[in-house]
Amino acid sequence: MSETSRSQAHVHRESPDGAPAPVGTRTAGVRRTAAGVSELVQVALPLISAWLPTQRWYAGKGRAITGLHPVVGTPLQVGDPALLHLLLRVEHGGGAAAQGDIYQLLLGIRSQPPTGIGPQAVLGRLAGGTYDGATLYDAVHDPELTGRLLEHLATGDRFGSLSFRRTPGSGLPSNIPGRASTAEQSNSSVIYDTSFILKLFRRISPGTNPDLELSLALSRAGSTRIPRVAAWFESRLERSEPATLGLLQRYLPDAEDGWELALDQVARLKGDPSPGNFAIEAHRLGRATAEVHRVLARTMPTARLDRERIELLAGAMADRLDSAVAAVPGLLRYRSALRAAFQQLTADHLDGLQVQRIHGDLHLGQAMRTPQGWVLLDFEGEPAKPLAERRLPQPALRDVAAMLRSFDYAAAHLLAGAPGPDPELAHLASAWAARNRAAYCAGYTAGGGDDPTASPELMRALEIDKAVYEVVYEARHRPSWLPIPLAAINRLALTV
Ligand SMILES: Nc1ncnc2c1ncn2[C@@H]1O[C@H](COP(=O)(O)OP(=O)(O)O)[C@@H](O)[C@H]1O
Ligand SMILES: O=P(O)(O)O[C@H]1O[C@H](CO)[C@@H](O[C@H]2O[C@H](CO)[C@@H](O)[C@H](O)[C@H]2O)[C@H](O)[C@H]1O
Repeated sequence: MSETSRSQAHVHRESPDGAPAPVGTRTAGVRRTAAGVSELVQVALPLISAWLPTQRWYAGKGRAITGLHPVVGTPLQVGDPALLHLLLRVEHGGGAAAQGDIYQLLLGIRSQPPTGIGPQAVLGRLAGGTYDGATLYDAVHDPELTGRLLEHLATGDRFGSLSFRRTPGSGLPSNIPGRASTAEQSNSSVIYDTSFILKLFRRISPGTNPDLELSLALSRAGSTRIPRVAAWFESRLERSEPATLGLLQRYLPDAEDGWELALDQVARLKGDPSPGNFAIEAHRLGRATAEVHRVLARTMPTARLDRERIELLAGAMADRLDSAVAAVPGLLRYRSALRAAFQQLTADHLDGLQVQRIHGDLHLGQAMRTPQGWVLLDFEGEPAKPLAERRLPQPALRDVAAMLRSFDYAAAHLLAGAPGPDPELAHLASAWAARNRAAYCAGYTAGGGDDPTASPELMRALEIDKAVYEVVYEARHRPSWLPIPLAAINRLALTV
């Protein structure tokens, strides 16, 4: 726990937007000694190692844990309840081949478990140390303790290497208890009232998370296509650059999830001759995507790809396909057709193709319809890719291709739920997908984006690349959904 000793008693104030402020000191109730934190962590580790693999966001499922190493432990509150912020390296494998992931844990400790907390959130009873007999639990589910976190964000506190930073004019209240979000997600979120939502990133990499980086760039440019960034917090990990740990944004209380809206429409296709016109929404969503791309191209680095870099782009797609074939052998029979589609990129006079920062994992579930129009969420990129790769500029049409896949998913999801083959339903579903895909592309072009229909080879390669990612994602997380991207691969392999 190398950093722990510096995390006590000294609370540094940050001025708005993270500009350095004169360092002050106050105790803020954080008085536990470094030895106290070490002792607490040691007592907690057996409970943590049993609980971690049961969490949805834990990436090491199925691999034995060979080591648990605290990286930074910061007591944010002592007493009853106590709050411990912990960054923990989890190792798999032994010797030189050991691999590790760092996770963020927010641990609550109370003599009695908080009322209403579910069993999934309880790690167990501590045996030994200062808190002997107290309950250790996931503090994301404790409104009082998550309220404390909002206070730190509002005041811009600093504890050792843990810095809370707020954006100017964010008007952050304190004294609001937080409630854990129940949304299906890769991280954990806490909602404050109807005003703010704090995402706590669970798997932590050194460096700025693209979700913060891009949301901040869009917020600063005044874009209304994302929920405005109000604050964030970060920490140094060992000797590397600060890692983003949490992102506080405006909450959209009246928003409807694009995926739910699409499923609702698709479900009413049969038997309802006029089940609403989602294509109008798809068109608007295309415009919103183009708007976001335009701001990102204006405010963040862009580049043009020469022939050599187009070959690298195609080569990376082929490499991802090969790894996917190794993981899901059912892909093998499509390999040569799909490789030929990637190869086509180098023959397609794409030299000079512009690349820029993009969303990176766009789908209907990341789009929220609000009374003011579509808003995009979660600019983290594909969670399976290393952070450095997710931050690379890409063709903007990669996001468009990803969203096209999502229309296909919504239609295929309906068919997957049907009791048996239903040719009429299959026809209706595929017409729904085609109509909405076309409307989305038209909206994207009308919004100032490059016309996707003018680059069919590029779009085909990008769609294949996404579907290959989805095959691996579904095989790993939702095997019963695997037929959805596999059907798309089958179709895309046949299209020339
Ligand atoms: N600003 C917001 N306003 C309302 N709901 C939100 C907001 N941000 C996220 N959500 C809800 O939380 C869900 C998960 O958010 P997301 O950023 O995708 O998390 P993760 O990266 O953990 O998957 C979203 O699908 C949405 O339902
Ligand atoms: O939302 P996340 O950032 O966690 O993204 C991952 O999970 C998505 C599913 O929740 C997954 O998206 C795939 O399934 C969607 C339907 O559930 C579909 O609309 C998308 O088109 C499809 O890619 C996403 O790929 C994954 O990274």
